[in-house]
Amino acid sequence: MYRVKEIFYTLQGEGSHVGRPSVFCRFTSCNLWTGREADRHRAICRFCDTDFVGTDGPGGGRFATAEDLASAVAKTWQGRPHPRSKPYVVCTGGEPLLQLDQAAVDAFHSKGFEVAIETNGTRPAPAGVDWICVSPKAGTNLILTKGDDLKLVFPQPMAEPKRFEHLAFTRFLLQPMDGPDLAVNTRAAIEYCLEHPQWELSVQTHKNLGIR
Ligand SMILES: C[S@@+](CC[C@H](N)C(=O)[O-])C[C@H]1O[C@@H](n2cnc3c(N)ncnc32)[C@H](O)[C@@H]1O
Ligand SMILES: Nc1nc2[nH]cc(C(=O)O)c2c(=O)[nH]1
Ligand code: SF4
Ligand SMILES: [Mg+2]
Repeated sequence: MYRVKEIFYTLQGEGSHVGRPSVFCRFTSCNLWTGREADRHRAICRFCDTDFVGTDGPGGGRFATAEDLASAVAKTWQGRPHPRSKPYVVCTGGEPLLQLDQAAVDAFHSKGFEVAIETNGTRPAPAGVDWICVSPKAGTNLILTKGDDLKLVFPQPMAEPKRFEHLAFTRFLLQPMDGPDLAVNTRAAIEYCLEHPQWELSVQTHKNLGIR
């Protein structure tokens, strides 16, 4: 059984695939926060910008099998077939690696999808995921230490960029922490990238574009 908050079609807003048409499959639940506002102050991850509680969002629900889940994702894709671009699903949450398993990855592949994940990196990934974006959180034990994008929300005291820059990722991105201090955080992230060019800026473009 897979529990999913919402499934929707939009453009990838962040990271190296920014602008890419994508189905987002947002799994319910996270191991670093209950998702309840009342618990935010005592959560391990306190800056989350996402509602991942329940299965009541657009396209959300409980899917009994991997085939059912992949069918719902395939039905949500709206792109026309083209020989040079595959349909693309971004598994996120909540924490997708609490639920995404080999059967789900295989089912997405069998529907012709490339499979990406956005993860906090505290759980192992099933084999065959095509694109791994890890976003480490202060105070957690990072076990996914290789992948494609290492996308660090910045600033996080106790999770400074230096701690991650030796890991086996293709790109190292700083994403300004959204919230009341977004403007200051953006300025600080720009300054950091300018001084440490291993790091590049990731802007959450969907928030400015007014898309999901
Ligand atoms: C909601 S999380 C879900 C996936 C996974 N749990 C994770 O943390 O990577 C999706 C992305 O949004 C980022 N994010 C969450 N809250 C944010 C905030 N306030 N400002 C900037 N990025 C944020 C996360 O770091 C992650 O890269
Ligand atoms: N457009 C858009 N791009 C995204 N990239 C990562 C997201 C996420 O919440 O994981 C996200 C999201 O919620 N919307
Ligand atoms: S780990 Fe990801 S989903 Fe969980 S609370 Fe943090 S940002 Fe939100
Ligand atoms: Mg988001």
